Amino acid sequence: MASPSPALSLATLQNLSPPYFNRSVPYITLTSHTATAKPLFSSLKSNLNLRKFKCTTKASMAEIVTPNSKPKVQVFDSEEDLAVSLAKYTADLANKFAQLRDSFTVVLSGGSLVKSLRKLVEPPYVDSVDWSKWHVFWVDERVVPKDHPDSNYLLAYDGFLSKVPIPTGNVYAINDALSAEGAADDYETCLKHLVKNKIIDQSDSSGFPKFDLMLLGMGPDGHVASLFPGHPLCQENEKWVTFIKNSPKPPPERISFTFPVINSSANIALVVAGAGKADVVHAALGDGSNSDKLPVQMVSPEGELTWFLDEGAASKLYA
Ligand SMILES: O=C1O[C@H](COP(=O)(O)O)[C@@H](O)[C@H](O)[C@H]1O
Repeated sequence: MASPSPALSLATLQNLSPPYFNRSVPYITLTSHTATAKPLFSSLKSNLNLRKFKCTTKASMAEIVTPNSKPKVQVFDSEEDLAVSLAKYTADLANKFAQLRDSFTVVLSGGSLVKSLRKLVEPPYVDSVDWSKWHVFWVDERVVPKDHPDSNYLLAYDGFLSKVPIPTGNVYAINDALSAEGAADDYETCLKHLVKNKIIDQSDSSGFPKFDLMLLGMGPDGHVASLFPGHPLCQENEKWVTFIKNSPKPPPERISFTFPVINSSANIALVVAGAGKADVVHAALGDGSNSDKLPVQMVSPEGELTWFLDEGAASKLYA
């Protein structure tokens, strides 16, 4: 097939056959990563806004696959559509890993992420997922009692864990009786034990634990987990779990997975909703003109990185 010119009209684009567009899925996928597709991709970005992508049947989402297919960025019409797709994505991975390794290791964030998981505790997933295979961890936790309003565990318990039959022994909360330093060491010891017992996979290349799925949120300053912009903890490359006593966002004492652990993951979903985060999404995924890398820009897993954005969060991407 002849290479499409970068000046193609939308009507022509819709009639392209694979590999350019895969029309068997309910959204548009730019499937070719070859040099010939690059000008087409640039043209799409500059000439069409995301709404125009919705001309295909059932499209409520535009999917953009960047040339090296990393990261994959998915933009949804609404946070509701985002939550529906996130539930399917998570359930599909849970089924895949339960069959592959007889366990599914999933890492949660705190904050708004838990609300975006709400469709997972509804039919069909609440009944169809094999919750007995799930092992649940936290990418970061505030050093507060588990019943404290700032606790990421409490947030996840109220919004998710209390609604599904995951065995309590498979839910790995931090030890809230310890100091920040002690809790980080204790959590790292727990992870090492689970890697030894092959509950958690291990990366062949890095030697760090390799979680099946990390569900990451992002703060309006570009922080992920409890790794904040400009903080030396972003450079930690030996420890699995670290601690912070001067978090710029309260509460000040927290523990956090380090970037080598985050980046050894098999799958990472970066879930961001709301126009309040549009500037930082633009900085993270835009033209790369910001000189200092934001923590979110340091997320680069061995496996697959998929962004889940609602229209508000993506609103400055294609302006
Ligand atoms: O403090 C935290 O903030 C981030 C982002 O939270 P969000 O409410 O803006 O989505 C969260 O991912 C992290 O787990 C949490 O400890």
